[in-house]
Amino acid sequence: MSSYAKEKEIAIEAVRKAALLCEDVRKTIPPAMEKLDKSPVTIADYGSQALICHQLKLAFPNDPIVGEEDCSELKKPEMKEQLRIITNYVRKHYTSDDVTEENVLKWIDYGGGEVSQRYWTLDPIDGTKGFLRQDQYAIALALVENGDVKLGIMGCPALPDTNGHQGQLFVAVRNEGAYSQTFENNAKPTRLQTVRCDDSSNFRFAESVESGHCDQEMQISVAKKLGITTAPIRMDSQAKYGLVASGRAALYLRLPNPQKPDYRENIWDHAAGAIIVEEANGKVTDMNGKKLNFKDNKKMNDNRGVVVSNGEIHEQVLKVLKEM
Ligand SMILES: Nc1ncnc2c1ncn2[C@@H]1O[C@H](COP(=O)(O)O)[C@@H](OP(=O)(O)O)[C@H]1O
Ligand SMILES: [Mg+2]
Ligand SMILES: [Mg+2]
Ligand SMILES: [Mg+2]
Repeated sequence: MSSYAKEKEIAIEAVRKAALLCEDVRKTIPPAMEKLDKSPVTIADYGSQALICHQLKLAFPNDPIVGEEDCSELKKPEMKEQLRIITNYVRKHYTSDDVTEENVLKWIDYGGGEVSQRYWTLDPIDGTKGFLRQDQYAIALALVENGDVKLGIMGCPALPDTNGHQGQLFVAVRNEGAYSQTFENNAKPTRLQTVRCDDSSNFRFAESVESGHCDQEMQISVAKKLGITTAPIRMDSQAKYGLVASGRAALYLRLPNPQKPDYRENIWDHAAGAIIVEEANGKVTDMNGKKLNFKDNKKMNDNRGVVVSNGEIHEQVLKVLKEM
């Protein structure tokens, strides 16, 4: 019996429902709205956050949820129509009889919790830019206790598995391994294991599609020094952690963009992915070898960049980075 059996069951169900909503919205190629920081958000980001937060609050009323989105923009009168559309999508994918515009706003704002001794962190759509391009995105949910991620769920509805079946749901519980399954009810989970260095066809590296989110030039030179000469797998969202966990890449590099020296990574962009890779025998640190900090703040203020590997090559990657 898993130590987080109830948490896992509720979280999987919540992410599964949110994935259906996101895929439904994606069919229509939704318009993007702009947040105050100019980054995009869609009706699916809001719908996914509302659905997941409400289900978590029903089951764990005392757990704070640290989510990416909030309702400040949505509450503006000019957003009335968007709110109506979001509410309709939530109603369609959620058999709760109190789906009203007012409640949807309230549920989204359940995600306004603070980092605490025990909390959930949620990225309702990670890779919104990928989602808008009809590329990869992830619904990422993690439970953190005392700064340690205990449970990670990552839904990647557009990601094909190694058998070519579209849609992968990744699940990891601390000390109990990482698994992937399809989105079907009662789907059979497959245990994940990172790639071995002698598996040359999968000894590749992954990075963001968005050049503004990282330092692609530097990443390619680091990979070269490690003997990886094939082109990077460019993919949006935490799905890249899924690639490393399932042995389809040996390395995911996210080095800071030199044009944005003040940018700090968000906990919801990494918590779920990190436990999934670690439980598949991989390793995750920042570019200086520091543990990712999930215990103090929404922003990982004392971390710079992220290095995700199969485990075996991790020290070597850090050494190359130090030398450069
Ligand atoms: N300058 C920057 N450096 C690193 N990450 C950034 C960034 N600007 C935005 N991001 C983050 O990059 C995430 C997407 O990751 P990726 O580049 O791997 O697809 C975004 O998540 P959201 O899409 O949830 O907003 C956002 O939080
Ligand atoms: Mg965003
Ligand atoms: Mg994100
Ligand atoms: Mg997001």
